[in-house]
Amino acid sequence: MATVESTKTFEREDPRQQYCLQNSTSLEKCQMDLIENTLKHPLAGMLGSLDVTQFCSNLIRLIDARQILDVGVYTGNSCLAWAVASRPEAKVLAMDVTDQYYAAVGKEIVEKSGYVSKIEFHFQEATKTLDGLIANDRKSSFDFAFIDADKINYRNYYEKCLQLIRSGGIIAIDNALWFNRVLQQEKDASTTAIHELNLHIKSDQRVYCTLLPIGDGLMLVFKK
Ligand SMILES: C[S@@+](CC[C@H](N)C(=O)[O-])C[C@H]1O[C@@H](n2cnc3c(N)ncnc32)[C@H](O)[C@@H]1O
Repeated sequence: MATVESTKTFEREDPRQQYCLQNSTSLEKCQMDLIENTLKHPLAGMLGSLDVTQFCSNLIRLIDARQILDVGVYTGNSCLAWAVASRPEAKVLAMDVTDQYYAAVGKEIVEKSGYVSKIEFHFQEATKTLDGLIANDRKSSFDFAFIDADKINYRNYYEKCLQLIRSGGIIAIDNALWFNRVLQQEKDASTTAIHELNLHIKSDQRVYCTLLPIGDGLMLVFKK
C-alpha cells in the first residue's frame, strides 16, 4: 500500500494537514498511480482533495454504500476511490460531460486496477444522466452521492441527487468553501451558486447537514 500524500498546494504546504494525511488509512497503489499521473496534467487543480476523498471513502464503508453516484469524473480519482471503498457487488455510476481527461490520464490505470467492472461511466451532461435515473424509477435507490462538477449547476445536482438518495443516505458536496471565496462580499457566479446552496441546505427540512472545513470545504448532507 502506498502512503497517503497530498495533492493540493494547500495540503503540501501545511504540516498539520500533512500529519493528518500521513496518519490516515493509505490509498491503494492504483489510486496513487492515478493521482501521480493526474498531477502532471495541466488542469491538475481539478483533482479532488486527498483528505476529502479519503474521508468519503470511510463514509462509504460506514454506511456500506452499494449504489453510488459520482458527479464529475475528471481523470477518475473519486469514482475509483468509491469503487475501492465499497464491497465487491457495489456499483458506482460516474458522470462527466466529457471523457477527455479520463481517456487521456486515468482510463488505463482504472482498467488495470481490478475495480473497473464496478464503475458505469456516463459521458454527457450530468443533469441529463440524473434526470434519466429519476425517470427510470431509481428514486431513493442510491446510498451515497458525491457532487464535484460545474458549480453553476450545484443546486440542480443537489435537488436531483436528493431524489435519488434513500433516507439515511449521504450527499457529499465538494468545494463548499470555494477557496474561501464564499466568505467574501463580492461573489462571482460560481461562488454565489455555492454560497446559496450552502444556505439552502442549512434551512432544508428534508436533511441534516454539516459543513466541514476539510479540503476546499465539504458539505455533508444526511437525508432524513
Ligand atoms: C473538479 S473535476 C472532478 C474531480 C473528481 N471528482 C476528482 O475527485 O478528481 C470537475 C469535472 O466536472 C466536469 N463537468 C463540468 N461541467 C459538467 C457538466 N455540465 N456535466 C457533467 N460534468 C461536468 C468536468 O469535465 C470535470 O471533469
